[in-house]
Amino acid sequence: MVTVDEAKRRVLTHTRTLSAEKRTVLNAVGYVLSENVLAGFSLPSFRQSSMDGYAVLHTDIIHADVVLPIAGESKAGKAEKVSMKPGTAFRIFTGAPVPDGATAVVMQENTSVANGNVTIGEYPVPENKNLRNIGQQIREGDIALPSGTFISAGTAGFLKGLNIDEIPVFRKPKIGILVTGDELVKTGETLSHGQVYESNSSMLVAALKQEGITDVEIYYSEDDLSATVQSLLTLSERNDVVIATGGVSVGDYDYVGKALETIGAETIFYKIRQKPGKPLLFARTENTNFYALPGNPASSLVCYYEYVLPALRLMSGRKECFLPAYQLPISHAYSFRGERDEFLKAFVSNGKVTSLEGQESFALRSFAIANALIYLPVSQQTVQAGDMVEVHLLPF
Ligand SMILES: Nc1nc2c(c(=O)[nH]1)N[C@H]1C(S)=C(S)[C@@H](COP(=O)(O)OP(=O)(O)OC[C@H]3O[C@@H](n4cnc5c(N)ncnc54)[C@H](O)[C@@H]3O)O[C@H]1N2
Ligand code: MOO
Repeated sequence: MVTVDEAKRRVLTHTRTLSAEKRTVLNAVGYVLSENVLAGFSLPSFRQSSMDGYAVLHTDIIHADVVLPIAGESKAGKAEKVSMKPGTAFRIFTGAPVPDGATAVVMQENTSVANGNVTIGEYPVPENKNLRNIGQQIREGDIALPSGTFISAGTAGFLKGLNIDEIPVFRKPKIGILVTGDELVKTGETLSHGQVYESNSSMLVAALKQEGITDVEIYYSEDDLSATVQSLLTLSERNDVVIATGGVSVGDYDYVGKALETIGAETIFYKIRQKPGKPLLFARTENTNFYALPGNPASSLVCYYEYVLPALRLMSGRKECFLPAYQLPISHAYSFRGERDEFLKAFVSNGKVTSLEGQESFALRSFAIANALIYLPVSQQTVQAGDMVEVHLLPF
């Protein structure tokens, strides 16, 4: 049995980033850059106005209410280059090229127009006011985004603005899920006494989907050693990670641990001093990492979020791999006994966290509405309302 911290340390130590692949920017959202990306040109590539108004030479504005003749217009998207003489002004719009000779833009609201002249109601007008200069955002040849950048909507927009549509990213892991348990029945079939609907695989597929991992295949195995061995072997040949659910405890029909031993996987840890999710088993062969999750649904999902998700993120090149953790006040008193740290299904709202009804490891009802987990180490077995507790936010 290892501590929560030790289990997390071992996950970090035994997880490697996967190889890189090329993806179009839109298909790379949620991935991580595997190389620096350089700017092929400066942004902006020409001097632009950042306001609708009038382009002026700032040194012409020597007092309030200077009157200048309007010598022309520059609108966004016009191809020809325009220039402006001192002592004149140019009508200009947001994003339009600033005429050569102009050094500032006065916003429309600070001007008035009559008889082809504009009165500038602003004094002084500093040089470069309301101008975007060439390369102000980034210069040609500079690193636009460093290796390791997570591709978000903002990243996608920035890259597209640089005319970049294909980028190198770390690939995401291919996942094989192994479901074990003779009592499990697929949704839609009729339940006999003693049977339950199989839900862990859908829960895992949903969690993987939220992470942008869709290359997932599911095998079902009877509670039988050779069937479990065969499924694990096939899944490990075809995938980077195998996630098993169920059959990892000490019962006579719990074959996952024995099967992993049979295929020669090295156990990195088995059992964590936590509740729920104690019997998590992490093992590896040369090319595959195996996470055998406890069958109890809530235990399975807690283990997925706390240990498997971070590993999958690391494999995909992400550095911030654990759920975001914050210290928040708890809205009520809570205490527990025993030797295991606890993860409580919880809800964060208005800067406070509340643990939900139904913390048993077979019960998913609380998880179904949770947006966070409270982590209480054994050193914090009694908390009062208002005490600060560690909260891990679930992905949304
Ligand atoms: N003598 C001991 N018994 C148990 C221990 C222990 O230390 N000593 N640990 C308990 C803890 S803690 C957990 S957690 C469970 C883990 O058991 P398994 O991983 O072997 O899981 P199963 O026995 O296969 O199933 C447990 C429970 O979950 C239901 N289940 C399983 N798979 C699914 C699925 N895919 N979809 C829906 N529900 C599923 C299953 O029907 C059982 O009710 O062991 C304790 N026992
Ligand atoms: O660890 Mo088990 O998940 O406590 O029921």
